[in-house]
Amino acid sequence: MSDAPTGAEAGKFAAAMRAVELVEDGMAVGLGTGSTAAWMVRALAARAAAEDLSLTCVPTSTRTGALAARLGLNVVSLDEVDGLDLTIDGADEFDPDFRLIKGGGAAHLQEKIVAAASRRLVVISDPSKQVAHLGAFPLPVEVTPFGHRATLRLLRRALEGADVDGREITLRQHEAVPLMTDEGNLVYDLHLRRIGDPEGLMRDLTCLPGVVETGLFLGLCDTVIIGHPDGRAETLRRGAAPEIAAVDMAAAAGLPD
Ligand SMILES: O=C[C@H](O)[C@H](O)[C@H](O)COP(=O)(O)O
Repeated sequence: MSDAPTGAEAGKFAAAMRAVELVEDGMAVGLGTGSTAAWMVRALAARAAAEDLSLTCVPTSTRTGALAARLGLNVVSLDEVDGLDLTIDGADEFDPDFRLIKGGGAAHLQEKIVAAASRRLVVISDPSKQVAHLGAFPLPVEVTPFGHRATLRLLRRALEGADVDGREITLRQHEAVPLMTDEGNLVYDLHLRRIGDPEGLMRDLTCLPGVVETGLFLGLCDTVIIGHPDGRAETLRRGAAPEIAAVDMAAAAGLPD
C-alpha cells in the first residue's frame, strides 16, 4: 500500500490506471519498463487479482519481471508465447505522429522486440513527454561492448550529415562505471537537441556494425494515454478525437507495492 501520488507521479498513475482497462481476460500482455510502467504493473496486478483475470505477461526487463512476479502476475518469456495482444509501456518523448524516444532506463532493446511482437503498443505518459519534435531527450543507442570505441567513431561520422542540432555523444554511466544493459551491452546517449528526420536517422544508425538498437520507436505505437496530475486521463489515437476520462486517484492507496 502507498500514499496517494502527487505531481508527475499522479499523472503517471492516472495514465496507467486508464491503460490497464484495455486489458481483457485471456490476453498476453507486454509489460514495459520505467517509473510509469511500474504504476501499470501494480495497477494490472491489482485488477487481475480483483477480477480473477487469466493473463500471460511478458516483461521488457529483469526489473519489470521481478516486480510483476512478486505481485503475482503470470510472467513468461517472449519465446514462450506466439505473440502478444497488447504492450503497455512508458516513453521519454512522443511526437504528434506517435514516434517515440525510449531507453532512458536502458531497456529499449527488449522493449522494442516486445513491442514488435505485439498487436498494439499503448504508451502511458505524463504531460512532460509530449513534444513537437523528438530530440531534446538524448537518444539512447545500445552497442556491443566489443569494439565500442570503433562504433563510437562510426556514430560520430553518421551524425556529421544528419539533420540534428547537437552531436555530443556520451557513454551512459551507472555508479561511476559504464552501464551494462540486461543484454550485456553498453549505451551511448546522443545529445541531438532536435531530430529533423527520425526515419532517416534510424536507418543511418541501425546499419552501423556494433549498433544493436536505437531508442527510436517509429510506427510501433498507435495510442498514447496522457495522465494529468488532477486525475484526467487523455487518450490520443491516430485519426481520432482525444478522449478524456476521470481516474479514481484514491485507488492508488490500494495498489500493492
Ligand atoms: O528504458 C526505459 C524505458 O524506455 C522507459 O519506458 C522510459 O525511459 C520512460 O521511463 P519513465 O516512465 O520512468 O519516465
